[in-house]
Amino acid sequence: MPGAKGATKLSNICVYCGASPGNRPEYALAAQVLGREMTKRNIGLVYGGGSVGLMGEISKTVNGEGGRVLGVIPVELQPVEVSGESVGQTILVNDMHERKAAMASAADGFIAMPGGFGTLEELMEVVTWQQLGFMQKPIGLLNIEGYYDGLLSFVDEAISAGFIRPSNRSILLHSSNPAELIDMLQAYEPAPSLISTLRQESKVAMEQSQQCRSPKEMSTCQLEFNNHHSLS
Ligand SMILES: CC(C)=CCNc1ncnc2c1ncn2[C@@H]1O[C@H](COP(=O)(O)O)[C@@H](O)[C@H]1O
Repeated sequence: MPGAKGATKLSNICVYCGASPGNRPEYALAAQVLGREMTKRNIGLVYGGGSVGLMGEISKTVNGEGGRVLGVIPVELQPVEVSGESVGQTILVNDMHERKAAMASAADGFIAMPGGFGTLEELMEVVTWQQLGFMQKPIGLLNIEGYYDGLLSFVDEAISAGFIRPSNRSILLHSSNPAELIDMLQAYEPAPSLISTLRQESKVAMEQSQQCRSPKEMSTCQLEFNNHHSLS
């Protein structure tokens, strides 16, 4: 939806991408085009730190164009032999959980470029948060050379099979064109969260539910469960 009126202000985009370059030159080229487009629009980059693979391509491009770069890297991955030199600002964290939380909170939107398990894991985490309503930030796939066609077909299959709600398909925006994808992120209007939808559907007030909500209630529930378990 190029030129669409922006509903979301994007100061920083978190880009998830491969720690490998992939075996087609189009992937690295797309990382450079995306990095230039973000900088042109004064959108900073949040990424996983280091300079390996596509992560290196995009961070060096944004840095070279004079844009803002924030890398978030766990101490264990920081050594240059593991992840290469970082450019821009780097935050060191203790583990992958802290890293993902810091990346997500520093960004106003997310783009997944081609990548492997690491990229998929990071992507699916924010998709899940969005679906449940813990987060309302746009998420897009930069579908270079049809890299994500298989994932998009899988989502359709999961919808047909009744595991993903049709209204949640729109959580995953997608385009092969970086400028168009950023436009889509800016125009994004969040779908109703699953939590609020479920509450409406069931018409059961949360106050009346038997679920544990606070850590204190949680430990009481845990105790009850353990007692019950040891008695039976
Ligand atoms: C131990 C090892 C192979 C290190 C390579 N160097 C790395 N340096 C920094 N982040 C990384 C590295 N490897 C994977 N990641 C993380 O996993 C994601 C990419 O994994 P993948 O290539 O899609 O699956 C990145 O977004 C990053 O968060």
